[in-house]
Formats: sequence, structure tokens, C-alpha cells
Amino acid sequence: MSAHGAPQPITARKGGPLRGTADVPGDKSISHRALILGAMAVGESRITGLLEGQDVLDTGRAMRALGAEVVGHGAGSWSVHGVGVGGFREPDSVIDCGNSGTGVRLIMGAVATHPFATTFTGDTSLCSRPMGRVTDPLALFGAQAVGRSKGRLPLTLVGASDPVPVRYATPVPSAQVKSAVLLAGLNAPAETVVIEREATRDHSERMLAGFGARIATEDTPEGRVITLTGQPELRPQDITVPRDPSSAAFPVCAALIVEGSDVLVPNIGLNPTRAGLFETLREMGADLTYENPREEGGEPVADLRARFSPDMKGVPVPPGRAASMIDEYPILAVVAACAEGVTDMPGVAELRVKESDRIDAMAQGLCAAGIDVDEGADWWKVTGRGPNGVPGGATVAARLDHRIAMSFLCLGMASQQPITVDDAGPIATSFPIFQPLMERLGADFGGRDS
Ligand SMILES: O=C(O)C1=C[C@@H](OP(=O)(O)O)[C@@H](O)[C@H](O)C1
Ligand SMILES: C=C(OP(=O)(O)O)C(=O)O
Repeated sequence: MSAHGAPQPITARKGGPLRGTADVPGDKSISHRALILGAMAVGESRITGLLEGQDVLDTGRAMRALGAEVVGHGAGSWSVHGVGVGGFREPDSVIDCGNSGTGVRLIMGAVATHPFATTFTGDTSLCSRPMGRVTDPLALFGAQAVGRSKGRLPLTLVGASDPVPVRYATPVPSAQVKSAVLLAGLNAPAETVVIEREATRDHSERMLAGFGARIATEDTPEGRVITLTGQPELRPQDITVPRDPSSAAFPVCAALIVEGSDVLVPNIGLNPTRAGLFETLREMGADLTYENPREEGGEPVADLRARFSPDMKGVPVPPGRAASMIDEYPILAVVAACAEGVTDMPGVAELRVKESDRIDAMAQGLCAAGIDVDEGADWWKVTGRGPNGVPGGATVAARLDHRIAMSFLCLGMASQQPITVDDAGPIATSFPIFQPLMERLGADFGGRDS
């Protein structure tokens, strides 16, 4: 069942090559942060290129419930009239973050140092995900959370009325945890410090600096140490959201595995904390180039060009790279299935607590499509069958997970027999135009029986 209605099965089958330009939507991580920081600034921020996917729309609704004015002007252009740090008001009703881990965890951080109660919920996927990783550090500020067993949603967070600053070493590599602590630190006095052993995406740090917060990052033997001075006045910003590398991954990888393809994906954010997939694909022998590299809105961007790459080989993916490509492992596994040899992906326990257990979801679907997968608690290996070697002919479960749905649809474009995804509804959370965009490039979602 889709998060937002009846299940929408889609079948992808091998058609002609994929060709043309893929204008993917705005970055999901940056879009959430633009709305939240806009809501915490004094005055009006303007955002262009905002991702209008359900996850981000749910965050926009939550910012309204907390007192900010959030207005869409069409085509990704939005304005947010913020209430200032410490200015949120108690919401009248439950905040429903839908399918979005980023939304709920960042908003929990933002309200944790406000003296009122907020109740959070989400869909069945979000209600099964761990929240203790965020409520534990928020408790150090003085916030109290009561949720279901194992701290799961629905959950009520009573914010600290007299917050204290916090120094916190994150036990898991998670930008959501880091960002929740930093957002809570905004309304605490003095300095809040987050230490992360492995660097994770740094959009919060960059955007906080852009809004005028005093924030410093230092690489030390302990790890990356981020120090934020609390209670700043955030200045409203004009933000241009770069396009999402995690969405670009789908047309890029589909082009690499579909014979004769040549696809340009312009204006993609290539922040090094996000670009691990592209590095890995190049190591596999992908014909993937960065054209016109430049900087926009404080983030590095380039145009990506991907062409069919029949000689790709499996590679070991360094575990230290995992955080920079954590959402891209499902589509990497699809490329690995179409390469020769083994792609070994260690150090990825986090994949088991995303919208679904992504190792299990991919292993079951790949196996049904004729691909061998070995897995352990924090690793998996895909044994490829080479270009045109994937049998396909399977129906796979999306498990309320947009990335699982899109990954298997891409595999269906290259496999010998079609692949059906039982519910493509969740794709709307991050990439609402996925289907028409891929069809314009030449994908066949005709849905006929094989
Ligand atoms: O901070 C963010 O915007 C995100 C962080 C990642 O989650 P974790 O922080 O849980 O690794 C990622 O999987 C998610 O899609 C977006
Ligand atoms: C893990 C993801 O998102 P979130 O954690 O925000 O639900 C994702 O988009 O792949």
C-alpha cells in the first residue's frame, strides 16, 4: 500500500536507449533545511528550486504549525517568513512527517529547546524507524521524549524550558542526528559541540553559516568537531537549491546500464559529503564525466554526463565512503548486477534503518531477478552478470521505500525480462517527476504483460 493511497504497480521493460537531458528536482536535504532555517530566521527568506516532494511539503506544513509563514509561489519558488530563534509556538495538533526521517528528526531538534510539547507521527515506515538516536542527545539539553517501545513514533517531545548547551559525540554516522543537535543548540546558551567520527553531509553547517550563525568545523584526531554558538539572530536568505545528486543517481545509473544510452544531468550538487556514488561508478569503469564544474549558493555543482558502459567491473567500496553515498547503495547494487564480478559493500549497517531495511529489500528483489547477493549485519555483496546478463522477470516489493522502487525500475530497463514494482507511490516523496522524466529519456513503463 502506498503512503498516500492505493498501491500503484509499475512495470519497467527494456526499450531503446536513454537519451537526452534529465532535469532532476532540487536537493531533498537542502530543501528541508531551507524551510527549517527560514522558519527560524527573522524576516522573509526566498527559496528557488525547492524540492516539492511529499517529504519536504510535510516539513513545510510543520513549519506553519510552529508559527512560520510558508508560501509556495509555483515551480519550486517559495517564501518563508520566520519567527526567529526561540520564536516557535506550540502546535495545535500532531505533526505528521509522513515518510521522512530527515523531516521528523530535524524538526525534533528545532523544537527541543522550546518550552512546549510537540507530538510527532508518520507513516508505517517512519513509525518503525529508531528515534532514540535523536531523543537521547536532545535529553541532554533538557528535553523529554515519550514514545512507543524502543522510542518509536508516535512520540511526544517536551522541549527544555531552561536549555543547557551540549557536547555530543554521535555514536552513529548520521547527518540527521548531527543536525538535530545543532538545531537544538540554536536556542541554547553558549556553545553546543557535535563530534562526528566519520564526516556526514554538511548542509546544515553550510546553511547555518549562510544564515549568520557562528559555527566552526575542525578536523581533529577525535573526528570532525562542529561548534555552534547559541541564540544567534538568523538573517533571512535567498537560497537556490541545487539539484539532488541522490535523484540524479537514477538517470545516471540507468544510462550506464541501458545499451546505447547518453544522458546529461545538469546542475547537480557535488558536495564531497554526497558524491561517493559517482566516485565508485568511475572506479567500476563507468563512462561518467563532470562538465562545467562551478559553485552555486555555497555548494559545488557540475553537469553529469553518463553513457552506456558495457565494461564495468565490480569493486570493493571503501567503508569510509559509506556516509557520502548512503542513499545510493540500492541503485549501486543495480549497476553492480549489470557489471562483471563482485561489488563488496562493507560498513553499511545504517542501510537497515532507512525507509526499509534496504539490504534485505534489495537482496530479495535482486535474487528474484536472478542475481546472487550475500549479506551480513553490516555488509553485502552483489555478484554481477555483466551487461545484458540480468534475467529479470520478477515482481518486487517497494516496502514504502522510494529508493527501492526507483532502483528496481532502473533494473527493469536493462534486464532481459521486465521488472514490476508493486507500489511506485513512495517515489513521490523525493522524486515526484521520476516517471515522466525517465519516459522522456526513452524508458518504457508500458506495463504490458511479458
Ligand atoms: O540529513 C539528511 O538530510 C539525510 C541524512 C541521511 O540520513 P542519516 O543521517 O540517518 O544517515 C540520509 O539517509 C537522508 O536521506 C538525508
Ligand atoms: C533515507 C532517506 O530519507 P529519510 O531518512 O529522510 O526518510 C532517503 O531519502 O533515502
